[in-house]
Amino acid sequence: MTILPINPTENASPDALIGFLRQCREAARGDGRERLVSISIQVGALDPLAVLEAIFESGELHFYAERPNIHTAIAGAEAVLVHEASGPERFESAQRFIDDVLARTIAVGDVDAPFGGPHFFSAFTFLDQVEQGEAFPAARVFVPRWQVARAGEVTTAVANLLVAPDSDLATLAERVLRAHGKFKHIDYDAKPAVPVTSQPCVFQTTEAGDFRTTVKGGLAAIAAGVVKKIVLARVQDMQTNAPLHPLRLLNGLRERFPECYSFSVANGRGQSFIGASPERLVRVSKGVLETEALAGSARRGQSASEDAALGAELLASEKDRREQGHVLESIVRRLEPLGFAPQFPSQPVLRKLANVQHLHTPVSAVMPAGIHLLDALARLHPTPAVGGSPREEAVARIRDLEGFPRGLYAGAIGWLNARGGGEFLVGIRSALVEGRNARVYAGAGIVAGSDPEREFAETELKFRAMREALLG
Ligand SMILES: C=C(O[C@H]1C=CC=C(C(=O)O)[C@@H]1O)C(=O)O
Repeated sequence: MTILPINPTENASPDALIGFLRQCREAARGDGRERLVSISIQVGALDPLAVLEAIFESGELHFYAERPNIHTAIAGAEAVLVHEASGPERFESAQRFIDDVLARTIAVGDVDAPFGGPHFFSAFTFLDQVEQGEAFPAARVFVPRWQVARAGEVTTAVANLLVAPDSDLATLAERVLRAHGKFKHIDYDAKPAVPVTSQPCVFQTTEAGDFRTTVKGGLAAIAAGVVKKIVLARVQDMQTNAPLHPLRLLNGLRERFPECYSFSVANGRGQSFIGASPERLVRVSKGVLETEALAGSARRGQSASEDAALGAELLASEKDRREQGHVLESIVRRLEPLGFAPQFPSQPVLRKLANVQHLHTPVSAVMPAGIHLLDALARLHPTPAVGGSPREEAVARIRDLEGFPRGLYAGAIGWLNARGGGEFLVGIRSALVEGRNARVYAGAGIVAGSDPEREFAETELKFRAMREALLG
């Protein structure tokens, strides 16, 4: 990436902008390849979700991820560049795309500010192949036309555009100035693309099959010695009496689950995959990778003492410790061959959410030279928190046992920046929303000794988050 020392705020006149764009066009003419021009500026405090909602277009790709409790949120929409891939090489393919784009990127402005510079918004489905008619491809990475992010008190807006050898500079400049104006005066009263009259209510829920039978199928594979652990999920199709607005649902989720990642990934065809996930897949910042082993669940208590008793029971549960141990062991085993030396505490701790509590072990490691975040992701995904152990045997059985395609449920959803940093969450506690329909997902890890009835109850607890968001 080429960083030019131009201050876009001081050079915001149409003439200065055209002069800068001419420089970019000369570079494009030099080798005949278009340039990605990325302009970053710090702006006054904005709520990225409010911005995305105000500008929401159901016909455009968008990406949103937020950690409310650490005041971090990033929104981007309208693709200027998109890459799609499938198969076992999909992560490598995504990395090649990113390297190629960065090699022909010209960035100006507050590139070093939090969330400055171009970002690559990415979503990888659970499996590396998808079925006909699924909402999302096995891998999609896009660079948005605009991006707004908040990190604490700092809000950064980024405009991205393509400059080709034959681009018309006046048209491009006008587009940049229009985008700039848009972020200076957000019209929060803009009509939502989906009219929402009142709070929609769910009037029909359907579910195929019986989850207890699915769990018994998993237990049979365990008894046969094929797998030690398998994570099995169920879906409920909910229909409401009025159109759902994915970002309004998300607003409810972020309020109720401030310690989770609230996220929305839209496919530009009116379908959005949204959720509030407690699980980080990987984060890379300043040369350090962070991941976690999250598995084993119990409900929250009605009182402090009941809650503490349930937590203590979970910490002491041999079955849940084994379930979570598979995840930790797999993370370490998969990272070590890349040269990572993972560090983690010897005992898990409790991670308490509004509806459930989990066993949790944070893992961190220094990034080895020459290793990218996506190399680590390719090794880690899917962890036994959502797949199973051994991975290949478990993953090969999930589709048949569950009876539906997972799509982005339990997939890897996140962003990467030009500095090699980025963050991915696991797409659980989630739903695929379209019009008046929401397909809601919830799963549970099955090991020897799992009880189908208890696993059913656990998925009911996990469903509750999305159900409550739908009901308001
Ligand atoms: C697969 C899911 O959760 C995983 C993450 C945490 C705890 C889990 C469990 O206790 O089974 C699951 O492994 C889900 O919520 O759909």
